[in-house]
Amino acid sequence: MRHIGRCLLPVRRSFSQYTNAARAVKEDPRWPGWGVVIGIEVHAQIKSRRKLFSSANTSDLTEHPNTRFVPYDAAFPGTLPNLNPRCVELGIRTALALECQVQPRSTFDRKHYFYPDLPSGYQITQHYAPLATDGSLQLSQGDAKVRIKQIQLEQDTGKTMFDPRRRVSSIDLNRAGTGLMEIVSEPDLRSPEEAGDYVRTLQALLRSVGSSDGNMEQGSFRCDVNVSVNRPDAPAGTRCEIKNLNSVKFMMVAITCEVFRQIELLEKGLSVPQETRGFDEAKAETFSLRSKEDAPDYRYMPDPNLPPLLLDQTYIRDIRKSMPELPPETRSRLLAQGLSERDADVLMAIDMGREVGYDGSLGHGAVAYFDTVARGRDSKIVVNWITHELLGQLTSRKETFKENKLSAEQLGEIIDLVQGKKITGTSGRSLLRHVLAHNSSESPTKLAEQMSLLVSESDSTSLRTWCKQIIAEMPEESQAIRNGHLNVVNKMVGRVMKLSKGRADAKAVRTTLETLLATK
Ligand SMILES: Nc1ncnc2c1ncn2[C@@H]1O[C@H](COP(=O)(O)OP(=O)(O)OP(=O)(O)O)[C@@H](O)[C@H]1O
Ligand SMILES: [Mg+2]
Ligand SMILES: [Mg+2]
Repeated sequence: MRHIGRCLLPVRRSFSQYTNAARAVKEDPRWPGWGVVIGIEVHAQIKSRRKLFSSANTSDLTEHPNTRFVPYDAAFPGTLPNLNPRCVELGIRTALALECQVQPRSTFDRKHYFYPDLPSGYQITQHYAPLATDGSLQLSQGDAKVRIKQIQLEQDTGKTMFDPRRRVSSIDLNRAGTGLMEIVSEPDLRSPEEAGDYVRTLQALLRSVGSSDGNMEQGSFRCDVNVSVNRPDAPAGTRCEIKNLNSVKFMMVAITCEVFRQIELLEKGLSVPQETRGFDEAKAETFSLRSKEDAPDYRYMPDPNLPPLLLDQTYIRDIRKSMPELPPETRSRLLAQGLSERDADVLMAIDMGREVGYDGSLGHGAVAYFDTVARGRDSKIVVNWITHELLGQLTSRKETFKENKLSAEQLGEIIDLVQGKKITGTSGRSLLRHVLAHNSSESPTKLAEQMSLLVSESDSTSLRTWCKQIIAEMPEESQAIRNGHLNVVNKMVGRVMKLSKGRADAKAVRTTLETLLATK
């Protein structure tokens, strides 16, 4: 990567190129006779240790205000921007994951506006020549593909907080200058549900390549939603942009409310003015923030302190080589390994919450855990142990997968013991519970020995003895079974299992009981 010289003349793609929607408008029973067109601008915070142009560390919401900034972030005169290559790399990883063309040359521009949390009076963005263009994202549900218009790098602003009691506004510069990726979709979405799917799929993708936390509630992933309505076959309507949505659910509600509002105006013979709107969650309605006429003139200009960003092909190729498996690839691989769609989705949903280190190394997500245990073992058996036994136990302990104390090696050993008939399934589950409860790093084989769970030769003789004892203790149930009421068998199996302290194998108990009762 080189970063040289002064900016050359800016080039911008024409707006009309993306107002012509590629996908046909769908008929929807909620608004018969109308079609909905949606395009989303996402601002995703880049998960880098340092800010985009300064040496200050990025911060999360736990830090005290104004503890994460250097003079540049406060726009002290004489300070200069210094592009953080890690932000560029993470931007490129995102662009490659979204099948974009990474531009060999992109530029940085100043977008001017006055707001107290923007000390320099301008935000540096890539208005004229963005980092990447012309990508696409396949939605998770259905087969729609959404075109990505562009990805640009830009700075985040600081935060303004108003204390109504003291009537004082205060500024926190911790966030000022943090790297953002603005990911702009073409207007290809056709319903609130598709918009929700787009955002969730994008979040999962960014997390999987380690470029952003994608957390909407905490503000590291912010969506501006552009909505318009039109009659089928008519050109796209005028869009309104809804800002500051902090959850996927509210975003979908906001779109639905906005669609009804626009239809109502048009059905009254009025027009929809182009506006920026907010969303009131309590009232479930959008409200005007500013009209197009009031839109600020940003007076865009190339930043004279930042030369164009020139990327050579070998650099991009090296990043491409280091890309991890992306969610759609992971899903297909899991299905090919024989997992059901449900199991694959369960593993991947937990995986979305995985920790990604600042160095890009992946934490131990559920898929990586499954992969380790499944090496050399039957995938379906392994996934059953994870989704039923392990997740079930974690849920009842009110723990998340992140807090799981059973190592992949330990689970593998438990499965081998059960599959090799060295212990029963019930004993395997007891071992799993034991490790979780005691945070034990002991090998399950040793634990099985200590807990006398290993099935011995004498256990098969004991099995008949245990069954005989229970038959003697439960004469009514035994008679019912002899009379063909097999639904009573479970109750007796339970009693035998209790008597054996879990060492007996439930299936074997059932067969033995049935044999003993049938032969009497
Ligand atoms: N008719 C339409 N209906 C719905 N969405 C549209 C329509 N036309 C364009 N859009 C969407 O509006 C968004 C425009 O975003 P873009 O960043 O290019 O411009 P902007 O919103 O004017 O600028 P800013 O970044 O300052 O908000 C895109 O996501 C695009 O898909
Ligand atoms: Mg935009
Ligand atoms: Mg916008």
